[in-house]
Amino acid sequence: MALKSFVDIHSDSHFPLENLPYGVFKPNHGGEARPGVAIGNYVLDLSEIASAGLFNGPILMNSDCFLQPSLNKFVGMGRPAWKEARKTIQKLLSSDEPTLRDNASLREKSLLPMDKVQMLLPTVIGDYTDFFTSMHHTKNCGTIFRGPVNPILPNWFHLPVAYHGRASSVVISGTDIIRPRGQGHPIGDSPPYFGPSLKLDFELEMATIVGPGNELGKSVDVNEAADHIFGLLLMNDWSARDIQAWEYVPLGPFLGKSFGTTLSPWIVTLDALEPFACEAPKQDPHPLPYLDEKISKNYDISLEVRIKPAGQENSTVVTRSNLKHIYWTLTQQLAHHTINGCNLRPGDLLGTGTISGPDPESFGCLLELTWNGQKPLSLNGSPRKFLEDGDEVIFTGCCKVSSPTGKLEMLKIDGTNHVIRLGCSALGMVTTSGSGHAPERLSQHRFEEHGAISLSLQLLS
Ligand SMILES: O=C(O)/C=C/C(=O)CC(=O)CC(=O)O
Ligand SMILES: [Ca+2]
Ligand SMILES: [Mg+2]
Repeated sequence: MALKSFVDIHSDSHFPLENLPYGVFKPNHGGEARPGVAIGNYVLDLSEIASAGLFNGPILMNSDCFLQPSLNKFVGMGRPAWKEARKTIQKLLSSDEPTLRDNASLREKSLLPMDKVQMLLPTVIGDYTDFFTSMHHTKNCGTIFRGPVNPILPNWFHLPVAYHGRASSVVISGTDIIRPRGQGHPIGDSPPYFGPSLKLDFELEMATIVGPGNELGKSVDVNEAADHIFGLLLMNDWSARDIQAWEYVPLGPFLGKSFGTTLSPWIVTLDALEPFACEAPKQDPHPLPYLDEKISKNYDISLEVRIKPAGQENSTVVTRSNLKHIYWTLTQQLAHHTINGCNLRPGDLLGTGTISGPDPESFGCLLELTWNGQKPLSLNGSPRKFLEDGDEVIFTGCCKVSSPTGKLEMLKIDGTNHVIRLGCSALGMVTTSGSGHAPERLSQHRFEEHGAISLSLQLLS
């Protein structure tokens, strides 16, 4: 039986009582940023619940972790605190518990309709790292950027490859993104292009929010790494492929990635995702002992990306993938990150890397889906290579299974039918800026090819 709440939750809701993802919000009517939990179409204000003394378990009773403008303090407290909070919140929201159900004034203060709040970044992100853990994405990028001979470099099967990202430009879904300018890869003998990126892309990713960190100099054991993972959210690592292809040798991604990374607002906890855990892919060669985990787990999370071009009413699905396709697990990523003694801190962000599946319909970015623009996609009849002005990019994640008939069904676990969706993320809209001026030093041939417009990218909620 699904758990039942006194809050009216539509059967299709992203946020049943089994999910309870955490975020940070500001009420539209005013007030400071505070932590909340999503339930149906409502946000439960945890600062109000804490102020009412309803977190009465031994760990949270006297804690001010929910009276903070971010979740850093709470996520840093670790799994016993997370479990206690989940138990308290699940009980408070259940249909047979009168404490909140029958307290009209507290209900009014603490249960706010989602459309009456503004979501903010859930944690202060000290550091952001992006991994490269889908073998399919790695192979496709290798082929496109470096050619078909040995597209996957030998180190990839021995360690989770990553680069250090830029935390300052990580933004919440709905934030404007400006199309980056930079140097693009030259064509033939011509000088490098300079101007607004002509190959703007999304990258379908999920990301870990780090819970308790580790001390500088002390690494995290891979078998204990799950206790350092608070939860997951959706992430769009916006990427400018023309800038990336020119600048990345030999130090890796830089300005082609650092102009913006979008996060979904709700962190779904590993506790909520546990029913959807699945076996991780077999690793060959066998990993070194520090990456060799007793239980090697992925999560079966269906992911979808849609693009809604400007002026069109409907969005078009451009890919369907699944988190289970990643080769290196979340726990291996975290353990590897700390093996040299590097300290992670509560609230840090670890992107999985682009989540491409094996089939062309499951590739996680336009670079792969259009094979670097050579095979345009059809968006409701119009051909599309990369992101254009007015495009809206929408990510969704959902835990569910496909039946043999191809119909999507909710996963049945222990007789329970429930579905956990991760909420939408990364709604992007590209608009033409008013100026229409060609930036100086723009390489003429490339510029003419694409029309003399200055471009900008915006995200809409
Ligand atoms: O193959 C390359 O040179 C780089 C590929 C990427 O785009 C790096 C990245 O962001 C990792 C990822 O998303 O998987
Ligand atoms: Ca990436
Ligand atoms: Mg990016």
